[in-house]
Amino acid sequence: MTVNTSPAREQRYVTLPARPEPLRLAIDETAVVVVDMQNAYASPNGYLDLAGFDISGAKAAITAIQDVLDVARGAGVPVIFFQNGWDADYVEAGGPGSPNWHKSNALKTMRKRPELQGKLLAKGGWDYALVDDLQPKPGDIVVPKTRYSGFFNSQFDSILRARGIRNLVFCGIATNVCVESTLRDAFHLEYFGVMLEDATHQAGPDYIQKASIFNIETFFGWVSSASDFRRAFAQTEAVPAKKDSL
Ligand SMILES: NC(=O)N/C=C\C(=O)O
Repeated sequence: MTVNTSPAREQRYVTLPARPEPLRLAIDETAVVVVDMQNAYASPNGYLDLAGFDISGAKAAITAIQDVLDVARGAGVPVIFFQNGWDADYVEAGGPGSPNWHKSNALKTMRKRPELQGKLLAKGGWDYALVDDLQPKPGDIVVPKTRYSGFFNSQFDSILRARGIRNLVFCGIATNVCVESTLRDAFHLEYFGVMLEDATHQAGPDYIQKASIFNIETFFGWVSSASDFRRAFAQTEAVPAKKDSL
């Protein structure tokens, strides 16, 4: 038996312009992570909108992410979607013994407006669904999650380790909550995290987007853009894996 620890092919690299410095990435050790591009976060009448957050930047983020995913799929870079939410009875959300019950603005909004009970972030509902413009394609991976960080109580880390992924390119909503939480956990688990700033949108005022960008480029990872991702990855060709040789 050959243990497949690394693909039997020459490593392909790109240099991604980024702050605070460009990143040289092994393409076969890189994945694109699309955080929570659900109606809840990106559509009018979804949870964030109903809870009073400004989602006007979501459309531009969707367009940028579409472009990133086209390039990623063309280059053979795995695409991983997170989908945030809970079972229809909200058992996974935790009860009053969980900080999530107290801090989740979705749960708080439903407590304030009982007519919304059962609608926000409930599996199987419209709010939980990924937006129509960013539907997974064959080969993409969808990872459900129940807390802000995609690493927590999910299959994410196992999926990455089984594929030898070391570099994570983040886009999605919200920059300052689930994107930043997951990128921070990635740092602590020895993954290299880079966020494409124009393919994200924040939950809160503009300054919070800037604060996240500062945090990421100063402490936890790197910041780049969708157009730089396109320029860096568009020239690469997907190479079929060769048969292992002994
Ligand atoms: N996807 C996110 O960043 N979510 C932010 C807030 C929430 O889920 O309540």
